[in-house]
Amino acid sequence: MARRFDQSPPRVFVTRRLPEATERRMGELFDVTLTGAEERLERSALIAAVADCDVLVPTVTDNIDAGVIEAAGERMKLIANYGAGVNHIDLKAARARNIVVTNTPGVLTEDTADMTMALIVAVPRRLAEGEKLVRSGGWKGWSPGAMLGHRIGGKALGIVGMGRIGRAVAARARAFGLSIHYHNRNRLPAVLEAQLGAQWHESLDAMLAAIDILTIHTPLNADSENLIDRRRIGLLRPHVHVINASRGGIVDEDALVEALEDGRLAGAGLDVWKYEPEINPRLLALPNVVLTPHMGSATHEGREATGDKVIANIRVWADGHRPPDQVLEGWL
Ligand SMILES: NC(=O)C1=CN([C@@H]2O[C@H](COP(=O)(O)OP(=O)(O)OC[C@H]3O[C@@H](n4cnc5c(N)ncnc54)[C@H](O)[C@@H]3O)[C@@H](O)[C@H]2O)C=CC1
Ligand SMILES: O=CC(=O)O
Repeated sequence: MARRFDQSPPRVFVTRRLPEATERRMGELFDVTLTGAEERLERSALIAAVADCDVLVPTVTDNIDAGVIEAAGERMKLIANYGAGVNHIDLKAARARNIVVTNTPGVLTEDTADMTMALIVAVPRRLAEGEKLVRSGGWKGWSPGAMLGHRIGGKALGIVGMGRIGRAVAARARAFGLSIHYHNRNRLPAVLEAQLGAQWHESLDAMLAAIDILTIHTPLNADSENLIDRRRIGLLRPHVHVINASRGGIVDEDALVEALEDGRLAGAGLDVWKYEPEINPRLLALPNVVLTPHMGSATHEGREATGDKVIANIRVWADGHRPPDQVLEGWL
């Protein structure tokens, strides 16, 4: 394939501050505009940017909808997302304009699985409540009946979405003594199921009715939007804890809050939100939830590795080849 940029490097627009090493390397390789922004760009700034660059590097909080894609200039042919999830990008609109989309899978799998496992332990063991009690000065000392939570060893974990992160969570949860149940669009090969000790449930509903802890790891797509809806929340037993470190839109947040308030669910650990960074105030009032600010993949190491992936995708594409992490509609 012919190199796309023989005479001059591609013009790359980056919407947010990225790790120093990533920005430095981008400066060496590309004709790059670094906004250094710590907050989401205004839509008008995004539209101005796509009119005059070859490559857009958004993050998972930028809304790259059909309108933004329509505003793209003729030269813009790659959206190299800094992050794994691409639900904020209109893939159909991108394809219609022959714009390639890439993401950064794999490099944030272990970090996100660690954070998920932390929530799986923190919620039933009331970690946040205990921490608050100590800080408030209200702790009166150890007592046999104080701060009792629920053991996680021996319980059944249900994983919805058994891809990279789901499998990394399964491996961790197994070491904590949980039995692993999963529902995924496709069943895993038998050898992988055996390695993870994971039991497949073709029926999501049947799995929901049989587990003690639910954790969600599908991407947000047309099939998974509101997948854990009011009816399915109703299938969960009252002692169940719900963990979501994938995307807020997969769970009916109102129905979840109501179930938590009414005691129809035991607790929740949430890293992602339907209207980030806005948080439903009713959730803030609940003691039985652990709330984190979309920090599943937030490690120094992971952020740099994500930057390396973005750069690799841009370079391979600029060389005229198919980038390694090209996102194909319908795959996610
Ligand atoms: N909280 C955080 O900071 C982070 C969140 N994420 C989220 O985690 C998601 C998953 O990431 P990976 O595991 O790397 O993706 P992946 O593509 O490796 O795995 C996703 C799995 O979900 C399955 N799936 C898709 N739609 C489904 C549906 N409707 N029903 C059942 N299964 C379905 C797929 O078949 C696949 O096995 C990302 O798309 C992103 O939204 C990713 C990184 C960090
Ligand atoms: O939520 C983070 C991502 O990379 O996706």
